Formats: sequence, structure tokens, C-alpha cells
Amino acid sequence: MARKNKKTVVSAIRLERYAAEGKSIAHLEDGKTLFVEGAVPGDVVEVMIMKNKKSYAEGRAMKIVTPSEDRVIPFCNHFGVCGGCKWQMLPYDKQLEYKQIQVTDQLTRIGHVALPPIETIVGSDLQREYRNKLEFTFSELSYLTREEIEAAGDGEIKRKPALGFHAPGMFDKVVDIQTCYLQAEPTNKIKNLLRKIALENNLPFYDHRKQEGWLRNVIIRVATSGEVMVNLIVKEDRPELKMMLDILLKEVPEITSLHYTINPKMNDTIYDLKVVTYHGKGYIEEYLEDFRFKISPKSFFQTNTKQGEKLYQITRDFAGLTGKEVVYDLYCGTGSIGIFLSKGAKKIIGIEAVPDAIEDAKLNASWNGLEHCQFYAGDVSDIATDAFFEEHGRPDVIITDPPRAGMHEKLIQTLLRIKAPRVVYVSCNPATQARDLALLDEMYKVVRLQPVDMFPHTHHIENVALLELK
Ligand SMILES: C[S@@+](CC[C@H](N)C(=O)[O-])C[C@H]1O[C@@H](n2cnc3c(N)ncnc32)[C@H](O)[C@@H]1O
Repeated sequence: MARKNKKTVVSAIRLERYAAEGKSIAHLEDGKTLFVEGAVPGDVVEVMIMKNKKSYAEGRAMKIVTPSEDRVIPFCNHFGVCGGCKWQMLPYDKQLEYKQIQVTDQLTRIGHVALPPIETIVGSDLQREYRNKLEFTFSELSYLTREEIEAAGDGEIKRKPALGFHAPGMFDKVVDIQTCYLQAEPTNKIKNLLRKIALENNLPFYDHRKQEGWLRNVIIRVATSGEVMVNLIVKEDRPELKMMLDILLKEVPEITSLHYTINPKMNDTIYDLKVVTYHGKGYIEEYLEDFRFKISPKSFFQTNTKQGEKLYQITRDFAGLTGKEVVYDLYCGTGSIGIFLSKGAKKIIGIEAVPDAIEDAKLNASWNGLEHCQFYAGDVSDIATDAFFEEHGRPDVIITDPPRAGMHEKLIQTLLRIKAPRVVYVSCNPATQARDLALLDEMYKVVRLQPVDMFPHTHHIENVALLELK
């Protein structure tokens, strides 16, 4: 291995094995572990060292000197510049193998708790068009590919406006996406039509640096029921808004619920904004087994519907219900896990921060003819107190499905006091799950672990853990 530019670039180093979070491991000449992103095990790469600590270093692959034998040709034209599907160069079975390693590695290294054997990861039947929700961003500045820069030579490069996904690590530049394979049609049709209308009418795309412009984002949901929801997000109300929405309705009759949101704020979140229904019923419907769910524009719903069903079947199996149990569904979203488990429970109590999702959860319970489900809106750490559990019934089973940050420590302390016989922990981030399992170790042993792949071509991984009182 030769080094050039002394400290910052390693000219050829072989990546030995997969680590986690999309990073692979190599060893520097002095034996130090190097974590490399942007490449896969087996690649020989040139690496720019980004961080050099006493015991380890981190770097980014700048050039592939010799590709890994595992590599396959990515199917998407935008691969390499779009941050969406970073693992398309790996066959799906390798992706699954690396995800299994990631779960094992993170639970072992971060958790340091006794673990049962980890079950083989459940792969996704659909590896394309598996998402039911995508958000595209408008930007005044398109991301320029290497080919575009080379083609321009010494001439000035004029950046065009773009509608697509942020280039990795760039808040202001967006990769102009023509075809995305993550979601079924009419997603590409809608996105490309919006771009066409905007360009033909000289409508200003958002400038993320100056916080100027008009068109900001579009969120498209395509349910397996066939229903399609579109939410166009703009900076202010203008007459062109109606024009754009009317063209969408005329050209894309598949749209069943059309919305717009005025967002004059600095950030992109719409949770604190009013989403206006322009046409249609204001929500879409999704089915998991025979259960019917309402999804409003602000509600969370498992993004891969088919895998969501498998995830819930595993959760139901781990919960081991007999019909007599009081079950708490923490971070319940639209109540989907609780409702999915409801037939085996005496009572279901769900808690969720987004009030619209709780409204959906209540309606979902009534749509499915369930009278033993209750839902409460608010921060779960504040609502799920000792007194709340006393009032609503001591839990036999607690299901917890927190966001990537994991559970708040205050909630973990409450769970340690409440001592439910079983906890089923559904996690979209095994690193924070491992941290939480270590905190729960005082009272709970981990008895089952089942990873599930919800997001093919990414390094994201879901993991379900069953905990029982020691
Ligand atoms: C991973 S989702 C799970 C949702 C649901 N269990 C499902 O399967 O669709 C996490 C949910 O936690 C909610 N959430 C995030 N922080 C929260 C908090 N502090 N208190 C209550 N809910 C929260 C989010 O709004 C989101 O609906």
C-alpha cells in the first residue's frame, strides 16, 4: 500500500469486511482500523482520510482502483450521485448478508448484553417500487454530474433548476431525477409533469441558500389499494398554484387526494402547518392483512407496505397474546401495530406525538370494528407515567416502536419501574436499540431477535427484539 499526499490520501487499500452504516473496514499500515464509506468489501480503493483519531480513522472512497468481485451493474441512471439507493452495486443477497452483520455488530458492540442467536433477516419480496411514500425537492440549483462538468470544458456552466433528491450532504443542490424506481407509477409521471409545468411557466424553484423562490417540495403517496395522494408545498399562495393543481388533476386522473401546503418557514417540516385538501377525500387507505387504515397527509405509515405486514406479523408472534392481555403500543403512529394485534388482546392503549395520527388511529379502530382500543396524543415520555399505567391497567405486553433516536431515557426508567412481563421493541436503528437494551438489561433479558429488511438498496435495517423480565 503506497501513500500519497502523506496524511490525507491512501492510494490503494483493500476493504476487508463490512462494518455498519454503509461503511467498510480496512487496516492502515500501522494496524489502525480505517472505516471507509462509498465502497464495499473486496474493493481496492483510493481513500481520502476525513478523520484521524488515536485508535481509528474514517475516510471516503475517492476512486475504485479494483472493483470487488461482488459488484453488479446498478439499474438506475442516477446511481452514484443520488443519495437514495447507495447499495445498488451489490446483489440483494449480499445486501442482506451485510445487514445481518450490521445488526449483530451493533447489538454486540454497543449493547454488551447477553443475546440469543439472531434469526436470519427477512428479505423484501419487492426490491423495486417498494415504497408507498416519496418526497421530492425543488431547487434552483441542480447538482452537476462529473459528465456535465467535463462536457462544459472551460466554458461557464449554467445550473438548471431541478426536482429530485438532495445530493448526499448538500442542503442546497438537488439531483434532477427523471426515473426513480423506489415507488410505483404515477410517481414519476407526477414529478416530471410538475417540473415541466414549472419550467414552461417560469415558476421559481426554491433557492435553499437564499431562502427565496416558490416551489419547495412535493410528497407523493401511492397505496397498494391504488389510491394516490399528492401534497405540493410552496412558499406562499399565488394564482399559479391553482393552475398547477388543475393541470395535475386533468393529466393524472389516478390522483385520489390532492393537497397543498403553504410553508413560509426556514425548515421543511409540515407537521406544524395546515395541509389543505384541494380535491378528493383528504386521505388514502392502506390494507395490512384484512385491516383497513386511514392515512392522512401528516401521518406516519410503514413506508414498505408489504414488509410492514411481515414486520407486524413478527411483532404479533413475539407478543404471544392469548386474548387476556393489556397491551400498550408506544409511538403508535396511526395505531397500526396495536390494531394489527388487537384480536389477541383484552385492551390496546396507543400513544403518539402527532395529533392527526391519533385521530387516524381512533378512526382506524372504528373502521375495523374495534371497541377495546384507546389512543392518546402527546409525548410518550410525558404521557406514559406510572400514574397513567395505574389508571389504564398494568401492562402485560408493551410494544415500543420509536423513531431512529430510540427511546427517551425517562421512558426507559418508567418501563423499568412498571415491569411489564414482555416488551417487544421494534427498531429502525439497531445502534440506538442496542443502547436502550443495555439500559433495560437491569430488569430484562433479550430472548428473541429478528431483523427485517424494509429498505432494499440502502443500509437501513429494522430489528425486532423480544424482552422478558429476568
Ligand atoms: C417509527 S414510527 C412508528 C409508528 C407506528 N408504530 C407504525 O408502525 O406505523 C415512530 C412514531 O413515533 C412518533 N414519535 C416520535 N417521537 C415521539 C414522542 N416523543 N412521543 C410520541 N410519539 C413520538 C412519530 O410521530 C412516529 O409516528
